[in-house]
This record gives sequence, C-alpha cells and structure tokens, in this order.
Amino acid sequence: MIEIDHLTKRYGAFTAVDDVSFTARPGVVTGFLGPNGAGKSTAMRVMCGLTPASSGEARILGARYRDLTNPASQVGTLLDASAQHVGRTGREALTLAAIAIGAPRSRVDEMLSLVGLTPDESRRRLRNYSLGMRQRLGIAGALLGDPQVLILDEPANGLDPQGIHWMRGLLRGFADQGRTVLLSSHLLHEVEQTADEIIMIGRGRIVAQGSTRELLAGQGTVVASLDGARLAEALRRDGHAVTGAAGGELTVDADAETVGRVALEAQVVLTALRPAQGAGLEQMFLELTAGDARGTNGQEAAA
Ligand SMILES: Nc1ncnc2c1ncn2[C@@H]1O[C@H](COP(=O)(O)OP(=O)(O)OP(=O)(O)O)[C@@H](O)[C@H]1O
Repeated sequence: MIEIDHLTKRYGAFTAVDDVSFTARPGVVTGFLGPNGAGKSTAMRVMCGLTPASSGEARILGARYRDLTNPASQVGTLLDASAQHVGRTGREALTLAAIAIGAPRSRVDEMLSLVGLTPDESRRRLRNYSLGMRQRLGIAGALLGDPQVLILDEPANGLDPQGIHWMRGLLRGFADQGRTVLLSSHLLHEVEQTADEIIMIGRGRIVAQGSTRELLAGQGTVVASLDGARLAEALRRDGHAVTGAAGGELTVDADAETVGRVALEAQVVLTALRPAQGAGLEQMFLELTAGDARGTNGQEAAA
C-alpha cells in the first residue's frame, strides 16, 4: 500500500507537486499518468525519500520510506534506469545491489533470467546496453529484494512491443500476488493497457482518478451515417452535444440506443455505432499535453 496525503513539493516559487492525495492499493496496478513535466518523477522521488516534501506526506506500508525497517527489500524502485555506473557489467551492478540489500547471490541469476537478459548480455558493460536492456536491468534491480511494493518511473521507456507485453505480464503477476505496483507513464495508451487504476496528473495536480474501466466508460457514442449533417441536426434538436465533422464520424453525449432512435426518426441510415471509449479521457490528456508542450501552463520552473 502506498498512501499519498496532501503532498506538495516546491522548488523556490515553482510548485512541481501540488496537494496530491491518492492511494495505490495492494493487488492493483496503479498507473500514474501525466505529460512531461507533470510532476510524476518528483512525487515518486518524494515517496522514496530522495527529496523531502514541502508539505504533506507519503507513506509506504504504513510508514515514511526513511522509517521503514528494511526499505530496499520492502520497496523495489526504478527511478532512473540510466543512473548506473556505465563501466560495470549488468551482472556486477546487480550483484553489488544484492550485497547492499542482503539478498542471496542466487537471486541475481534468477532476476537476470526473469527479465530476459542472457548470460552473454549480463557480462556486457552498461555503456554498451540499449535503453531497453537498461530498463530490464533496472526492473531486475527493483525485484531483487522480493519487495511488497514496486515504484517504477516510466518502466516501459525504451522497451520494444514484445518487451512492453512482457512487462505488463510481470506487473500483473506481481499485483495478483497481493503486492502493490505504482508505475508512471506519459503515454495514455500504455497506462490504459497496464493499469487497473489511473491517477492522471497535470501541472502538479491530480486532474482525474479512478478505475481504468470507469474512466474509459460512459463517454458517449460514436456514430457514422449516410447523412451526417441531418443526423447531427436531429441529435442537437433532441438536446445532445455533437462533435466531429458531418462527413465523418460524430461523437454524441448520449448512449447508443438514444442515438439509434433519433436516427430512426430522422430516417438516416447508420453505418457505424459504438461506445466512444476513452474519448473524454483522451481529450483531457491531449489538452494537458498541448498546454504543457507550448509552455502555456503559467508556471515557470525555477532553475
Ligand atoms: N530540482 C529541481 N529544481 C527545480 N525544478 C525542478 C526540479 N526537479 C523537477 N523540477 C520541475 O518540476 C516539474 C516536474 O518535473 P518531473 O520530473 O517531476 O515531471 P514528470 O511528470 O516526471 O515528467 P517526465 O515525464 O518528463 O519525466 C518540471 O517542471 C521540472 O522542471
């Protein structure tokens, strides 16, 4: 369990994390989603005791990270996969980490094989590792102490589609054992596919949270027809908001049955009718991303 309680982190006048509260529960994969610079890494660094909170608190397994009795074996972290000494081999890096946390040496081989690094790859120096290999090694490091909680910052970065598929299975299995997984990503699709619960953050604040299913459901209906202009007009007359070009698909804030009935009355032939899954979430995320990409968030980072 990870409990984030009114967490705020300021750098000078700039607020990187602004009064954030949420819980990542055991048995659940929780996705921490937000565009670049949203505050995900900062919040995770506070959770892991790498930087102090300005106010509020993060508790893991009921205690602050620094008050945990054996944090390295209770919490597995992947915060910066490229922060390793590049002159070491993968096996050396993992062996040193095992010694530091008191994990048996046998665990090194087990974890290398679990993350799919071959004996040959494990003997290469990290400077010759691809980003995907570094991520795999980082995940091996996070799992080394057989922790109850995993905190992973952008674990899918650099992984190919097969690697991403593998990682999803790994995290699912970990959560199914009743353990807690919190992972961050700047990709909506990635979080949708991986997480049971989503915490969406933008400009340091939570903008949406809930189960992935809830957040993706109930976003209206997408409809295509042989006369979009007439259908759009009939739907608006019936009191529904309609977006999209008349010549293409329309998105309507009504369920499929209502759209079908309005089309029947207007005598318009439908060619497609389906739930607008995630359209609202995607729209919200695009707005966040667009605002941040253009630097229009009204806040400037302190140097
Ligand atoms: N040490 C620091 N001093 C000043 N500002 C900082 C510092 N660390 C982070 N920030 C700022 O805090 C904001 C949040 O950064 P953070 O790295 O947490 O975002 P993020 O959501 O993890 O983004 P990304 O997906 O790009 O990693 C950014 O505007 C960043 O510039």
